[in-house]
Amino acid sequence: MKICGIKSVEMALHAVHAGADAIGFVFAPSKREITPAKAKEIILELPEETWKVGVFVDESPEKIAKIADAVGLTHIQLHGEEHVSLYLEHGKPVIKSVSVRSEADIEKVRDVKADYILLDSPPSLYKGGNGTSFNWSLATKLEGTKNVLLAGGLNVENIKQAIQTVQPYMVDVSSGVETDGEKDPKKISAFINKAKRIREDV
Ligand SMILES: O=C(O)c1ccccc1NCC(=O)[C@H](O)[C@H](O)COP(=O)(O)O
Repeated sequence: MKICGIKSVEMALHAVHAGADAIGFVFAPSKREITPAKAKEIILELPEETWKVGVFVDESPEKIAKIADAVGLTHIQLHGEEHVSLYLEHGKPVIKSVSVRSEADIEKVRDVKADYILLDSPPSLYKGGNGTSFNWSLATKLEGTKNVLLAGGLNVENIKQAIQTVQPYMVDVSSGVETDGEKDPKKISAFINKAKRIREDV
């Protein structure tokens, strides 16, 4: 489970204690944007094994490498129109988002040379984190692909159907664990508990 758009130590620790495997920090225009200094403060408190994912939109490889090293990111998430090959040299695993509108978008996934693929809904107000779902049945074509993360409008109500349909390596949520635009600890716990139970059954 990846909980994205975390902005405080308290919420990051809450998510990790609830069972999150990954915490996402948004370094892009968004209501969830965080400064490198604040992200570093949070990352210093997180367990070694937790993925510390930096989310970037069309940022230069040099700037990403600088921020990643300065704050202690373990994974780089590219959420714009970037060419992944330019970002692989830094040595940190790369997660590339793919906006899913049609079967053609799913066909493209096998050609993306990233360590992980994050299937997400098309951009709206922000490049990601808009709380809208896509047609998960399009992603069933990827069955057996081991490195797929599923995002986009997930919440405690729909997570069962999402996991059963796509069977992703990991799920990623932001809006669905918020109340009035802020992360909600009760929703984080409920989401993680439910997703874990479903995964055990799949
Ligand atoms: O979350 C943001 O505000 C954001 C802004 C710009 C680029 C990416 C962003 N988020 C990326 C994520 O990994 C989100 O968790 C993912 O898009 C799902 O978000 P949601 O639909 O709100 O659950």
